[in-house]
Amino acid sequence: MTTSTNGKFDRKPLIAGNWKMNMDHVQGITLLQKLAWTLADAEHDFSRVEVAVFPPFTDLRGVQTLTMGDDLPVHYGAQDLSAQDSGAYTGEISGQFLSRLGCSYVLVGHSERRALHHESDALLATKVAAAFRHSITPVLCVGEGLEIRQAGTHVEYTLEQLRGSLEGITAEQAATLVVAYEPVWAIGTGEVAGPEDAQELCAAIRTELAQLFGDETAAKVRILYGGSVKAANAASILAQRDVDGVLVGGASLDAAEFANIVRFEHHLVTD
Ligand SMILES: O=C(CO)COP(=O)(O)O
Repeated sequence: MTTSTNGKFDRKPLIAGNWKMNMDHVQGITLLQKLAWTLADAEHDFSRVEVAVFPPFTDLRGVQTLTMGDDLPVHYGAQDLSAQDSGAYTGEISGQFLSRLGCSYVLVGHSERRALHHESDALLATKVAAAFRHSITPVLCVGEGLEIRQAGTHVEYTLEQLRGSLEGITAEQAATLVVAYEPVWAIGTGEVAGPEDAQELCAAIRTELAQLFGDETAAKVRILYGGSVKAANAASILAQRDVDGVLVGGASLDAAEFANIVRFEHHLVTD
């Protein structure tokens, strides 16, 4: 069996773990330590496949201390940020604070934020801008729910989210962006989009980015797939040409399982 990338990647794969509202700051440190040990034991080459975790806000200081103290080659980010930089916004977290905590990334517009906190594309565009203001790479999440998928309008729906959430950003900024395609019906359900579904949407996203920002820029953007990714299905999804990584929820809470996803190349089937 031949994979569509032949094990070759145009962009550095990014394997990202979204811990959601799991792991307090003590548990978070233990998980990250275990992950780092497991990957070190396996002699994982971080320059080939990048690893990032997205712990809750309250874990970030501990994660920073651990990664700096032990010189861990793992990147980390927050699960959300405020569109504002400072001021009377009780409960909000500024990109400036995240930057000071060493966050390389921030999730923007995760479907759970869109659904539970009614985050609109217009609001998300201001959050994307806030991330760039503080030199943090936004991981913009897009994806359709089950009804849209069943109606067959998932491509148009997802691209509309993409356009709306990227309103106002420059091509230079876009070149550093990460986009995560996460179909809502596949999140936490055990349903996983087939590799061809993931490829269809990731390719459509890249084509749209090319229209918005030019081919050269679009070729640089990393596009991840998310939704019930596990070690058993990661390799076939990552073998798709336009899939440059995965955003993992549940399976990222288990260090051994997540490490196996990071080491997906060892499960790639090549001829
Ligand atoms: O929402 C997700 C990652 O952001 C996916 O979650 P699961 O991997 O648990 O389906």
